[in-house]
Amino acid sequence: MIEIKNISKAFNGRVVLDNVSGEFKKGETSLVIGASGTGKSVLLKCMLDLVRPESGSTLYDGRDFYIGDEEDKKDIRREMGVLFQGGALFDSKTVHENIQFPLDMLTNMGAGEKKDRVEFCLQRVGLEGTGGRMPSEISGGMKKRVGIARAIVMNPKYLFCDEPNSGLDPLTSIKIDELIKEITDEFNITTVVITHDMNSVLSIGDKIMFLYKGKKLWEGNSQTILGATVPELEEFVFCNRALSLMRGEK
Ligand SMILES: Nc1ncnc2c1ncn2[C@@H]1O[C@H](COP(=O)(O)OP(=O)(O)OP(=O)(O)O)[C@@H](O)[C@H]1O
Repeated sequence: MIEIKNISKAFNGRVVLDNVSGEFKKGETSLVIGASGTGKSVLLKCMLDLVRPESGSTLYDGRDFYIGDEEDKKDIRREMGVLFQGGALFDSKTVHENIQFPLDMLTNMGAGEKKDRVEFCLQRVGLEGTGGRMPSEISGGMKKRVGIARAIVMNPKYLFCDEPNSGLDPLTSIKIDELIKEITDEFNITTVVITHDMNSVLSIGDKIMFLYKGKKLWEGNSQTILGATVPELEEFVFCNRALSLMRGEK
């Protein structure tokens, strides 16, 4: 489980996260949603300690990520997988090398063991046989799958996905959502997804946290969100649903 407690962050005196708390449970796909500029990415960066909040804490199964020695923090980092927005693949490396990269950096595994692990992950994301290709030779959806394979190659306890559907068509988005959910269930991972994709919100949110101007205004799940009576959330849902319909999505 990941717990965030009273996280506040300001840039140049402007508050972008205001006392945000919540829990993300093991085996669940939790979503952080909200309009552009509302603090979702900053919250994710605080959880990864890429940005340090002015106050508050992030606990990984009870372990405070901001205090404690470097070795403890490294242990927690090794248990994290991150799917970055846009995939963030190395263009000069093959698909196989991209997925293997964390194993090269963070483990003492032998070549054969690494190869097996990469093959397993490739197969798990439905990309068997593509390890020799370059990122420029695969589609956007395949790049996301490679990003997911790389995020799970270390067998993480915690998986973070920043806008996993950005740049994808609706059908591919649904498939990527399904893959993230399946992997979360199968490997019992604590998964946090940053999104404003309404299809994701309505289909994969075991738990949903709605941020508005840096504050958490609502929390619930895919079943309860349409009945929520928070005006800011209703507006967010309405606008994003309307956008989906205009784009011809279901
Ligand atoms: N390093 C920074 N310095 C100053 N301001 C920042 C910095 N990082 C983020 N911000 C500001 O914090 C606010 C929240 O940004 P954030 O990227 O978290 O929004 P978001 O909800 O993820 O939006 P989007 O959906 O567009 O990615 C924005 O106003 C942004 O300009």
